[in-house]
Amino acid sequence: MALLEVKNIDKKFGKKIGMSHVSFNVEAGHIVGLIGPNGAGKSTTMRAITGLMSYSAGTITLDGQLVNFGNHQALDKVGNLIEYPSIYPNLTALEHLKLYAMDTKNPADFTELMHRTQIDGDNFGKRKAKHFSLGMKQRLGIAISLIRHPKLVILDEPMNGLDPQSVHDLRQLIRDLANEGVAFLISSHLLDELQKLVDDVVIINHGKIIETATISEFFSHDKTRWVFETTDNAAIVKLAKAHDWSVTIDDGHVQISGAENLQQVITAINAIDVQIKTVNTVTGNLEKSLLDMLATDDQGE
Ligand SMILES: Nc1ncnc2c1ncn2[C@@H]1O[C@H](COP(=O)(O)OP(=O)(O)OP(=O)(O)O)[C@@H](O)[C@H]1O
Repeated sequence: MALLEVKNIDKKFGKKIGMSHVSFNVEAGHIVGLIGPNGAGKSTTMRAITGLMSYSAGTITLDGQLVNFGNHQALDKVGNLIEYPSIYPNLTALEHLKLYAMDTKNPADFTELMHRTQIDGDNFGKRKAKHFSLGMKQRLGIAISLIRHPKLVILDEPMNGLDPQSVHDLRQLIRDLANEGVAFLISSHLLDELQKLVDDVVIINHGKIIETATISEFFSHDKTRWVFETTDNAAIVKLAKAHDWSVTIDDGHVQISGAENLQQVITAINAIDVQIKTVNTVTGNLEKSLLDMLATDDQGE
């Protein structure tokens, strides 16, 4: 049994579909990226999992316990940072932790938590939250999400507002916690960052899951592509089709995949007497793979 099991969830906002038959699992200790374009249903999915929103069909279980709008018992095991946590302008970082720990019998050690999330420096101390930068608030939010020793942490855009060093530190913290067995469900528009972090991906589009895979499975679909600039792109497209290779033209560049290797493509191009101006090999890029996948899904709509 997976730590989190989301099965066939439906959610409508009036006639609008928020989630349609959404199913996926999160295993203990795994870092899962929930990825999709604006309005795809990421926040809706995260809200349903944290019991913040009702759903009309399906089941969500965490550690075997049912989670829904009226049943929050399982949520003792979930920490979350969905959009912005409630941060009180006149409280310090430590006062926030004390406040959020009030209804927990066994909260995390404040000193250790503040150290791990780097909210124990001079910038924090006696300073009130109204003087915090966005990045400082984000780090405090993450500390708050960890206060109950969660088994699952749900982070919606956790890298927002963080500088590169802080993004690096956050990545390290998430990895360390995952190694200790904590699972993460993370959405982010920073796909390069997500690619460096996640074990698994769940891709959502128009409220439907279009792919669930480990990151290496995901990239096994992502065939190596060769991007050419040539003197006659139309001729290259014809050539690629004749060889049954995949071909697209984007911004004056022809992109080919499905051939055995680059040499095979170059030999074929030379044979039709078209000049190659530039060639680049592209592989293993989450953003590009995602865009291709969404384009295919949207065509099928
Ligand atoms: N409370 C609501 N009332 C009506 N429609 C809603 C509500 N919440 C979300 N929606 C709609 O449900 C769909 C999914 O929205 P959601 O916020 O989950 O997307 P998202 O993937 O998180 O997008 P973003 O990346 O922009 O945050 C959108 O079409 C959105 O307009």
